[in-house]
Amino acid sequence: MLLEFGIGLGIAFLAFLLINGINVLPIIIMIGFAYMLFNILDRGNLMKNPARIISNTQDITFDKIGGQEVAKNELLEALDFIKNFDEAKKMGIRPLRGIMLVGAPGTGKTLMAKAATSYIDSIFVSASGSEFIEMYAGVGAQRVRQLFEVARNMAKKASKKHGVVFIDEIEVIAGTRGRNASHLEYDQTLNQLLVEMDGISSHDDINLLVIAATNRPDIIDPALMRPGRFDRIVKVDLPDKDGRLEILKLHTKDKPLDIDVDLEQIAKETFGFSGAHLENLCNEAAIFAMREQNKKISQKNFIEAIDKVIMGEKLNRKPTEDERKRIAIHESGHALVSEHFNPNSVSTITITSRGQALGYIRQTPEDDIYLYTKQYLESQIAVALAGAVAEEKLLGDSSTGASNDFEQAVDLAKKIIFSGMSELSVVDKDSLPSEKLHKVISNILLQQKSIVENIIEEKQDVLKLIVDYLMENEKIDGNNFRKLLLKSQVA
Ligand SMILES: Nc1ncnc2c1ncn2[C@@H]1O[C@H](COP(=O)(O)OP(=O)(O)OP(=O)(O)O)[C@@H](O)[C@H]1O
Ligand SMILES: [Zn+2]
Repeated sequence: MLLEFGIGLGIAFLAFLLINGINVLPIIIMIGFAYMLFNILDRGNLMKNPARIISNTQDITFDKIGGQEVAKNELLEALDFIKNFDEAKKMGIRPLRGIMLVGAPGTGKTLMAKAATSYIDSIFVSASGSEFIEMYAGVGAQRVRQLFEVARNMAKKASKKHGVVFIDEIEVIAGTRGRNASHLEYDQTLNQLLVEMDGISSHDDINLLVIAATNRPDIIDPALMRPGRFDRIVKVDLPDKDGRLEILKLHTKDKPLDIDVDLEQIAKETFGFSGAHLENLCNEAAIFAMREQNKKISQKNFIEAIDKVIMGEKLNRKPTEDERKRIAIHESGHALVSEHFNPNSVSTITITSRGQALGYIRQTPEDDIYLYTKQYLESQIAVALAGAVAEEKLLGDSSTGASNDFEQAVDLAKKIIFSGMSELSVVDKDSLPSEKLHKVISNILLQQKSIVENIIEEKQDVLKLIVDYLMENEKIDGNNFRKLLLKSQVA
């Protein structure tokens, strides 16, 4: 409208100049140039529609989501409310417009939004928060408007009563902190989102539901959480052991598994994995099996795949023989001390370099641990320090390979201090002077170091045995490791 008016006015102005005998060519060229520039810079962005329309969400149902019982139930409860919206309306209850899914990356938030879509028999459009951010003012807001328009039109076309608008990474447009100079743009985008949400019930024929996902609930603008906006918050956690087992079962359902495959054991060894990690793990295990030209995936393939998912791809650069020896000593040190404090805790030692780590040991957690005792934390400090201590003992010095361990030990010491379990008793994190803090950290570390030195001194012989085995075989599993320990005790 405004554009037509402007063009009309421009033409009239040019005609006026022409009538008065003024050369209009340079002006026309300039206008043409400006128009082209505008086109290149802005129009493209303005017209780009952020909505990704996905039609095959019917395939994704809640039984395709492993674990997450609590989140699923909460979500279902909210969705039932939407399904029975007509009854709710009669009671004068306002419609549920927004659900916020909160949880770590890869925990299945997108999956849940899609399952919700099929549950309420709806269409699904999605966009990510970062797609709304542009340099030009108003573009983000424009895109929000488009997204809702697309959803409404699609639902109408498909003759559906409901439409789901999924916005991933909502914190990008709805975060309160971390906004930079162009925060005005973010605010306009957020405002538009609020306007659209507030206006949902005025389009009575189609009932839109906004599902947003974030892993940073701490920075979400409280305005979004007001009643009538995102008034349901569903937490999606990392899966626990049973959840991991369910997810593994789902992702191996169509894969040929060897009889030795023990998914329960794999679930146990994948503490901290998200659903996305587990999906990746099953895929990698199948790739390992194929490389070996096996028809079925074996337990060994899964164990290899765990290491790969944890550590990333194998490093290209091969360490020298001396480096390998040092790594073997370092990792054996960790393993010996881990086994000393927590028998059966070592599940693999390897000196094959992957990703960032040169070698590593993997400890099997007894169960998922949520509360730590002081004793446990101290033993973990000892395990962290043991790599460097073993190097010092057998090679006379330690290397830069231990710097991560050191950081980890310091973090653990801080955990002890700030949970009131150190010599300082209960402390206030903010008022503790840093010299004091460092003094106590170093006391804790030195104490553990001397304990570790004694253990390594005492177990030198078996340490060397393990190092030799690793130099020969590159890795050793927990059971063979323990056999070596026993053998040396008998001898
Ligand atoms: N609970 C689960 N059950 C089965 N598969 C899962 C589960 N969680 C994640 N996955 C797998 O991980 C993939 C990625 O999950 P999804 O995209 O839903 O995670 P997200 O939480 O949305 O992640 P992000 O925050 O990174 O966007 C899924 O396609 C699926 O294969
Ligand atoms: Zn180490």
